Amino acid sequence: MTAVVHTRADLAEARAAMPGAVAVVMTMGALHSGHEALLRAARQRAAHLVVTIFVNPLQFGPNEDFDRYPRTLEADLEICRRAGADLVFAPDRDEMYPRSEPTVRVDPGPLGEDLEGGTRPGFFRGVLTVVLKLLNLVQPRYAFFGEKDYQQLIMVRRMVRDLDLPVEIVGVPTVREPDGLALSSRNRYLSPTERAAARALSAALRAGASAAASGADAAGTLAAAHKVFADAATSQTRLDYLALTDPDLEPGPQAGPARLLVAAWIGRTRLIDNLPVHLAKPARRGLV
Ligand SMILES: Nc1ncnc2c1ncn2[C@@H]1O[C@H](COP(=O)(O)OP(=O)(O)OP(=O)(O)O)[C@@H](O)[C@H]1O
Ligand SMILES: CC(C)(CO)[C@@H](O)C(=O)[O-]
Ligand code: BAL
Repeated sequence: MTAVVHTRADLAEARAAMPGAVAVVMTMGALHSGHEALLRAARQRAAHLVVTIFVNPLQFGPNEDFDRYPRTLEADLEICRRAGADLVFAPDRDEMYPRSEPTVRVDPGPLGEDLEGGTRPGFFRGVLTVVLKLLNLVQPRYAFFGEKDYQQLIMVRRMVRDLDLPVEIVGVPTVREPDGLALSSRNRYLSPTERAAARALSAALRAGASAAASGADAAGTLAAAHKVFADAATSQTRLDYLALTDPDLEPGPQAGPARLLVAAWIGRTRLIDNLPVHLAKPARRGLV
């Protein structure tokens, strides 16, 4: 049975009744099969599964989509039940931020200002602050995050490492539509023509990955991705960034698979995606 609570007091009471290891999946709701994959992976790892649903105002900029972000609690609860969640914590804004907004927030460091943080100032400060609060409230042994939001996964791992938090962060591969589009709650903003145009993101990533697999260096890999993105572009498409980094998003060259990351606007909707790429020679971010 899936219990649903909205207050931290009820969460604490339900959490205290969980004797075994707890896994948490944090979400902003509008759940889809990508979230469900996280729920199922978490369900397998731990005795108890807690899901949080909260559209966190702290991570939205003033001109972003906080007000229109989809809120579909009843359908979300059905997915949580189907995936075997023990508990859903769905607080409102005042429950999470009873003293208005917190004045003390987590500083994400320099990477918090790059890539996603470059376009969305304050985004990672807001994400890490709410993630830390939710970790403290739920006290899980494991927390599951999707690779779709790759930089977020890396930033959360760094916070856990740098602040010595007693939790293991588990990454889950991206779930995609048959044509390659990464599932995302924001996909539901797309009109049919925008939905078709959105294929450009994953197509560009695949082109980059296959160029690398055929021996292209970092510059050739990026060029292949840019070309496919440009070929697929419509008047509704605008590239924000295509970047090649090492797996930990460090700027210097490093061995091992690199990550190709993309962000683009499709009409008013901003989407992101990424893939690992196997370069014969190590990646160097400066080549973007
Ligand atoms: N397609 C996906 N595959 C795997 N994990 C995903 C996918 N989409 C989202 N997630 C993960 O689910 C968790 C909650 O994400 P969130 O609620 O923001 O959904 P979202 O689809 O990423 O929403 P948005 O469209 O706002 O970016 C995050 O860890 C995120 O990485
Ligand atoms: C981690 C998170 C739930 C924090 O609000 C959010 O950024 C998300 O859904 O990925
Ligand atoms: N999916 C990560 C949260 C956000 O984009 O606001």
